[in-house]
Amino acid sequence: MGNTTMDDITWVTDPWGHTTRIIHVPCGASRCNMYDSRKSTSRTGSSPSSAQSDDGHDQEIIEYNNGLTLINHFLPPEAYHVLLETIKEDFRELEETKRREQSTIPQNHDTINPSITPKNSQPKAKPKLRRQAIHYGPKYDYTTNHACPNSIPNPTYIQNLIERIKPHIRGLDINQATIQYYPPGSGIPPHIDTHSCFEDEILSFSLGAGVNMGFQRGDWGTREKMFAPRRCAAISTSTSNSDVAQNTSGSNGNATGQTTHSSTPSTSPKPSEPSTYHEIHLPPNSLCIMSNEIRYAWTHGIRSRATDDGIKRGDRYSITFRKVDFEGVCACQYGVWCDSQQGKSKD
Ligand SMILES: O=C(O)CCC(=O)C(=O)O
Ligand SMILES: [Fe+2]
Repeated sequence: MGNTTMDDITWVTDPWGHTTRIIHVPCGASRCNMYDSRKSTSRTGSSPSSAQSDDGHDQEIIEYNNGLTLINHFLPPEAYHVLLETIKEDFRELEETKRREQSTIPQNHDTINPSITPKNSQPKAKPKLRRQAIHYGPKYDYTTNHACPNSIPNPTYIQNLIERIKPHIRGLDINQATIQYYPPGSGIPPHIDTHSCFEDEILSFSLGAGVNMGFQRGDWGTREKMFAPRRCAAISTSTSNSDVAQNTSGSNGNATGQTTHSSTPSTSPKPSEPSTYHEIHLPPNSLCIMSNEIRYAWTHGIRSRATDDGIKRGDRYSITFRKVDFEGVCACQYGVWCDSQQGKSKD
């Protein structure tokens, strides 16, 4: 069992120190695990070769001391563009289904007859665009804080991507994929994906526009928010495989199938302690793998804002991959944020 008091936690020194290497992925080799490590650099990083040839493509792998790995140029460009179009099509279909469902709901006469709109009424503020999610594989149930079955399995194109990911994970048997659409300006509140029901690494593949993801070491405030009674129950009722996710910065809610949230940033550090908040840019066609300290003891989230480093945000899509374990019990070294070790995993 791990540490259940903050003072007992041993944090890695220099969490954002990293090594960078380039590996060459031969054409068609991703699925048969034939990787050829071509170059290795240390700490300072290096630019990946942009040369593309019939022989395959280069990935840039950045490994941070805290357990975060970022793989840039993950897919060959052609495969990446096909995947992006497939996902856009999934969301177009989702919109179409919603539109059809809406059109069968009887309209309130008042809302469609402008002649009876009260005089002097203010024009309604444009609704904020919200993050949307499509779920494949087991879902997270916010009433039990645990995973529940979902009859919609991973489609083939997701399964193919999982095959390409396998060489980068330590045998994690991914059985859940959550595809999310982030309209420009939207985000996801900081959270630690619940320990007990998701095994080991949590992965996120980015498509469309890049975005900055913020990371912050967990603290006591994070823990309090994580284990506040039934904070997510109100958004747990959907049984379909799609949801509009909660998107209020600092809210505890999230419909992507996980999690435990805190406000942004999670809590103020004591006056003598500098904030550990740190942002990493996730470019399109990058795979972000969270393991060890960053997975179990740091929050991750995306702030709702229009720009990152002065660059306007665009439409972003992500696919979160996880291994759901219905009977999971976590024995990590970060007991402060661990639902199993805090006796919070099941009611
Ligand atoms: O969109 C992302 O890259 C991350 C999403 C996430 O953190 C989650 O689904 O738990
Ligand atoms: Fe997450």
